[in-house]
Formats: sequence, structure tokens, C-alpha cells
Amino acid sequence: MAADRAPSLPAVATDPLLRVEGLHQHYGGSHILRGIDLDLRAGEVTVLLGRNGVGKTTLLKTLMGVVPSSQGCIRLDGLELAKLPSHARVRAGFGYVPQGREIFGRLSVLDNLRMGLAPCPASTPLPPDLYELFPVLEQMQHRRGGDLSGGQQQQLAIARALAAGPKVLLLDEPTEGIQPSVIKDIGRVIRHLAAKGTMAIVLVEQFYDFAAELADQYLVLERGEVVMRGPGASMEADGVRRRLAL
Ligand SMILES: Nc1ncnc2c1ncn2[C@@H]1O[C@H](COP(=O)(O)OP(=O)(O)OP(=O)(O)O)[C@@H](O)[C@H]1O
Repeated sequence: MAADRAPSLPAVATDPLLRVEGLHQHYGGSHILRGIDLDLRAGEVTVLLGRNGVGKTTLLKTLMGVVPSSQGCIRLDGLELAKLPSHARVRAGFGYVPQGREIFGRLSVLDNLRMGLAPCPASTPLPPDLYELFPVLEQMQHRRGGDLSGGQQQQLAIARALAAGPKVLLLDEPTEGIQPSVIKDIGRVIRHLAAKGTMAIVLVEQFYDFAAELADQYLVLERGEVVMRGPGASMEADGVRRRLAL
């Protein structure tokens, strides 16, 4: 954190916003995450790839504190979060879009969005640019969440995660079951958010082309370990597509 540094050593652009070191997770006796190291920088999209069941969702859940880690550090902006509950991690700056979206079907779109403000002081307004990012949500703000299409629900889940102004946005397979035009919209939003330069984005994705288009860095997981990593621009040359198809 800036406060820990000597005045002559100001923060440099390459400092990671989030540093994860030696992260392990167990479901009972099953050792799922096996020593994950990860640095995220503001303004970058990190794509997390791997076949079914390798631990991608578990990694996001462990970062959020939805499931406990058994070992390791999760340091956001210098603050150690690994032992803190989920709500404290949200307050510290995590935003989470879970797989399957988890929209409140009986609540209106507006109330779903307000749920995203839970970590903020009462009467905090929604960020004015949410509806600019997702105009369809403004048109539908009084409809019930459950009445929206899958693509609209995905946009609602992303907007809800953005409501509290996260520093790190975790997206778990946002293109799953979504029509191509909405996938394009979601890609544009991710690019726009990254370009602002203040937020780090993690994208778990099965759709290789979508991931490759957005990636500043990539990681491939196998059996709970990072087996490949590199800059997004070299995904194809590194043979990531082939590796995922094996
Ligand atoms: N609640 C749970 N209890 C026990 N084991 C679990 C639980 N959730 C996931 N697992 C196991 O943890 C491993 C990793 O699962 P995870 O869902 O993280 O994989 P993934 O890479 O996200 O896969 P997918 O692409 O299918 O979502 C799998 O072997 C899975 O069976």
C-alpha cells in the first residue's frame, strides 16, 4: 500500500493491484487448488482457461471467500483478505459475476441492481454510467429479473457487480448460453472497463475466441495448477487452443 512505502518510492504502474500467492483449496479430502500464484494489474484482462472441472470456478469462489482457502495469500491493494468473509472482500473491492448469474427472479431489475450496493453506505446512488453500459436495463428497470432473457440477465449480473465500483471484477463464463449479439455487447463492455485503467478483470471462459480477443494475459489451469501463462497476444502461438482441445 502507498502508506507502507517510503515517500521517495511512489507507486509504479507495474505494481499488481491483486497478488495471489500459494493459494490452496480443499473440498473435504479433495485437494482442488494446488498453489495458485497470480498477479492482476489495473487496466488488464486476465483470462483463465482450462477444461471442465480443473478448478476455475473454485478459484473465483476462493478469491471471493464463498469457499475457504486452506493456505495462501490474497492481497488486494496491499490488504490481506484470505481470512476475511465475502462481504469484507466486496467492501475491499471485489465484484463477482457467478456462473449461472444468480439473478433474484422475483425482484425488479432496479432492486437487483440495488443489491449490488449492499457494501456501500445507505442511500448511495447507482453509478450513472451503468445504464450507459447496458441501456436495455434502463428500459427494463421495473420488470422482474426472472422475466429477462438469458442475455439480459447476464448483463444485469455484470451491472450488479459493477454497482459498488469494484477494483477487481471476476466474471465466470459470461458467454455461457448467450446469443452472439449479446456476447458482442459484453465483450465491448469488458474492453471499455479495462480501458479506463482502474480495474483488473478476470474472465473465466470456455469460448476461446472471445477469451483470446480480450486477454492481456492468460492462464491455463489443469488439476488445480497453473500449467501455462503468458501475454494474451501469444495465446495462439503458444498453442493454448490446441492444449484446451486435447
Ligand atoms: N461443492 C463441491 N464439493 C465438492 N467438490 C466440488 C464442489 N464444487 C466443485 N467440486 C469439484 O472441484 C473440482 C473443480 O471444480 P470447478 O467447478 O472449480 O471446475 P471448473 O474448472 O470451473 O469447471 P467447469 O468449467 O465445469 O465449471 C471438480 O473436480 C469438482 O467436481
